[in-house]
Amino acid sequence: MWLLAGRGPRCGRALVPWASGAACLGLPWLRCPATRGSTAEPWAPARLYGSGDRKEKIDMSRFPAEHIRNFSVIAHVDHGKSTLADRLLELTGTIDKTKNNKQVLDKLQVERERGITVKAQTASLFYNCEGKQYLLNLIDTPGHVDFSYEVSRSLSACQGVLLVVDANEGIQAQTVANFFLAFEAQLSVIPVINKKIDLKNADPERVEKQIEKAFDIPSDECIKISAKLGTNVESVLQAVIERIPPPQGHCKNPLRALVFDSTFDQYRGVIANIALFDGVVSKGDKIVSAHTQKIYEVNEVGILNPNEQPTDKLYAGQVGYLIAGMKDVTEAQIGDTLYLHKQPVEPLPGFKSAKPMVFAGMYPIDQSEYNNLKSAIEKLTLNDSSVTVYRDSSLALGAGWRLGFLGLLHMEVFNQRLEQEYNASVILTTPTVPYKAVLSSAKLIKEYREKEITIINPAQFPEKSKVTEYLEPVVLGTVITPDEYTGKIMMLCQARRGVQKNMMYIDQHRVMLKYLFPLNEIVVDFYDSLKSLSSGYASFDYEDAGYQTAELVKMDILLNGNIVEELVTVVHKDKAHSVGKVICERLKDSLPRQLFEIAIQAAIGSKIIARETVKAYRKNVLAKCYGGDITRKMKLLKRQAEGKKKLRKVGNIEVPKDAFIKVLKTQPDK
Ligand SMILES: Nc1nc2c(ncn2[C@@H]2O[C@H](COP(=O)(O)OP(=O)(O)OP(=O)(O)O)[C@@H](O)[C@H]2O)c(=O)[nH]1
Repeated sequence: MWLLAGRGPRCGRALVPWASGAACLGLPWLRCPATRGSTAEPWAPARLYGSGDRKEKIDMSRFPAEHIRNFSVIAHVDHGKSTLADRLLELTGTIDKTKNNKQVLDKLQVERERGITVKAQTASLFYNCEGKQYLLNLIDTPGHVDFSYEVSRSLSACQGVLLVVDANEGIQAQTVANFFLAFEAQLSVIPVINKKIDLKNADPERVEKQIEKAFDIPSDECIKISAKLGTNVESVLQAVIERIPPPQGHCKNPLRALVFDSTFDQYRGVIANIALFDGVVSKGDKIVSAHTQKIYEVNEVGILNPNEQPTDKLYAGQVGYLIAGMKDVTEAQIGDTLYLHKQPVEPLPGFKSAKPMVFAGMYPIDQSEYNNLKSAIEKLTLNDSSVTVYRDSSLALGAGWRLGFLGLLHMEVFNQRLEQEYNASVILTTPTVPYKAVLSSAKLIKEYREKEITIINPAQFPEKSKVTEYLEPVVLGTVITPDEYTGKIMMLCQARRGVQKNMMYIDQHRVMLKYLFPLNEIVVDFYDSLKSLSSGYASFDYEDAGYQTAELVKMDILLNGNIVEELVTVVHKDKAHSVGKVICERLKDSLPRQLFEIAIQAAIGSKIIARETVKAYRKNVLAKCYGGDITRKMKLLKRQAEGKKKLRKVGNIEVPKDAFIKVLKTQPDK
């Protein structure tokens, strides 16, 4: 059914954790037992690093394409990709083996705090097998559907993947989605069944059968490991060498380097992650960006080991980084092709741009922060190219942007990264999916210069009298669940206006359901509902499936008669009442009581459809502060003032800024 590289020579089954010479220098390679005691020349560190000095650059010419393997680790969320990457880094001596190596490649603060990978990370590993020195470029990828753009981009720099499947949970929705990404890219797939040994409920044989049934991969191709304990992880390295083909491409051809990721460093400018499809690139070369046609001089090239390690050159088939004095974030396009000046080449196909699933308005808390926030958003979108940005403005919130994300988690992570990495605090409005309207009003058609418009800002939702029809985006959702939850899940899908398209057993006890859903119904909290209904056992993934006609209405939320612009939302007509009621209830719980009574109302046009009231209350922060300790009083007042920064005024009502997101997180499943 798919391409698997022919099997090459076998490496020894067990590896020596460290070749002694390498160990004492902390060198990133080791040799396999096949070379032990053999007549093959031992791999002295000096051969890798020139004179043997750790500080000297690695001579990358020692790795011709046939000694390179480029692969990604892909899996469903939490199936152990990053843990397997840790073990591979340890086994190849790239990092020292310590108890503290936990998800080493998850470098971002947000990844550490949330315990999930959100950003693909590359690491070059050196591995010695049967007397041959290999360069293995590993890319650890995220598992959550909101970050699948990272996976598809990473695959463009690879010839194979390790498809990790949890031996306890078996194939899940993102396992299927990620497998097909790799399959469509014609990559070799090595199935790795993880958590085999140490988990009581693990059933690797069942998972092997699932893999065979769902992906047509024979069971004997599966490698069973425990990434946590390191059991059998060596065979993964052997399989990488044996089953993944080396990259194509020739050093003699003119340079063709694909920019598959990039970051911004305030001192060095853009750091581009590149995969060399052809040619050689060296420090000092004059290169051209196919996208901008600008010419740059290469200041630095190197590999990620896993931190940046400069080299003199990079050669065809290798993956590394390049710094070339690109100071402006708009100069570095992900998917761009870099080539040598005076040696133009046909640019590589690049990447399909990401299709945003939800849009939200983003505004600085204080308009004086506009330029800082602009620069922060530009730099962060360089590192996260799946975010789309349009300028926007609002009467209540001032100048800002409308940002498109791949899902709500993606939006939250982006917001968190802005705060953590750029110290930027923002107001985010209610996320909305991109609706469409077919206009009937000649005036509007003239204004928009087209008949069918896409609405990414609910405030601009045209009235019913001015449109022929509204359209909502739909997705094809895949749910995988143990069969005992099927009934409950089908009811949930129905409540979310889902239309069943398919149902099949992937083994005796697990069912795969396919539903066509309005995107709006699943984007906010469907996954949470699914998890709680199935005690955490069901998984969900979705893909774009176009648009369908829908009866939509715009719903306003008012506080004491003032419309809260952040909360204007578009809902299906049949759901307006129940959604409005939930938003009012949630807002009531989120709003701090104030000196006066607050009326919270949901309205469609002039018709109020739900209402809640927050009673008046006076919070005296000094109430418990008896006596005359002025410093204590000052501290309390300062803390109160700090807290106010997190509030946004609507009329004279103070609303905590996170309330705008929180209120949306529950939809009625009735
Ligand atoms: N018992 C056991 N736990 C494991 C094993 N491998 C990974 N884990 C645990 O599973 C959890 C998830 O592991 P990660 O490596 O972060 O999973 P991931 O696939 O990278 O997660 P995302 O990147 O967020 O999708 C962590 O708590 C790991 O300690 C294993 O072999 N056995």
